[in-house]
Amino acid sequence: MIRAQAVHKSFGSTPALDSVTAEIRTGSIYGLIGSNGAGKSTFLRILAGILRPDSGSVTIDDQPVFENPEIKSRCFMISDEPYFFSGCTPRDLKEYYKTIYPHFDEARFRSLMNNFGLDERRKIRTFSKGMKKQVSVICAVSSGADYLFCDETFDGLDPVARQAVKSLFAGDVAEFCATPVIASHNLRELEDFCDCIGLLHRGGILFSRDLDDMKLNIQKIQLIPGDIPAPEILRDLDVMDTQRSGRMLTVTVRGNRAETEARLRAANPLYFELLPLSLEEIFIAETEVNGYDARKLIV
Ligand SMILES: Nc1ncnc2c1ncn2[C@@H]1O[C@H](COP(=O)(O)OP(=O)(O)OP(=O)(O)O)[C@@H](O)[C@H]1O
Repeated sequence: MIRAQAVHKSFGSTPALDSVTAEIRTGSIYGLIGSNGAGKSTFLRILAGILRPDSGSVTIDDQPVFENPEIKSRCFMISDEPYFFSGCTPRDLKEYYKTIYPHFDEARFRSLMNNFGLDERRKIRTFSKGMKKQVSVICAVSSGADYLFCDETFDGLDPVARQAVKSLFAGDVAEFCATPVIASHNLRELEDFCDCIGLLHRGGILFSRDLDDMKLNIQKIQLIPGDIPAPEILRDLDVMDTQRSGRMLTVTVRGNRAETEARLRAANPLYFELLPLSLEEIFIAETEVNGYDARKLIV
């Protein structure tokens, strides 16, 4: 379990994180969403023990992360702009990581390099941006680290490589109980494979939820009232948003599907239907309740 408690971080007079508290379950895929400058990279670097927070604490499995080599050998950070030693090849990189990660899996490294069509002996500076990202991901999943901190890892990958990397992460979660934490400004990128999503806005976590809970506990209803007027039908529902088009109301409510449906049925409207919500619509509804416009916070 990763626990961040009231984490603050500023760079000189620039605030980056303001009292961020979050819990990330071991064995889950956690998506960290936020617009440019929201503090995602700073938060990941603090979680990985690369940066020290000004105040607050970060623990992994109840141990502090910063300057703790044992915990850090269980963490791997894939930076948004990976740095490679000058003139080094993937093979050199592998030798370097073997000195840091005691469980580095050389056979896996070799087989993944082969699967991705990358030459171990070629200088990394001659690789494209996407190929460099692939090398970083291969090192991360071969390192044997339990916690993978991934900063905009899908940026620059083509759709096939993107899917291959997602499968690698999902496989490691299932097989080794690994915990990838993936920062992205693109919600749609994370929607199909994260278990939990945290929304970071201006240095603070706005909310952090299990995706299944989010999807199960918000309903979108289309409704044409009958004899009972709409305000009366909706009175006992936890309404988050209402839009009207002619007689048709589109209403977003918090609550589980069965109870919502039972209440609507009891009111005997002319027509009603419960519609699936996209994660984007859920985010918009959730953040509006908090007084924000998610359309400006997410892509
Ligand atoms: N080394 C640094 N020196 C000064 N300010 C910094 C530094 N690193 C980050 N910041 C500032 O901290 C804030 C958060 O930056 P951060 O890189 O964590 O955001 P981000 O959410 O990762 O953004 P992006 O999506 O654009 O990568 C920004 O205001 C940024 O200017």
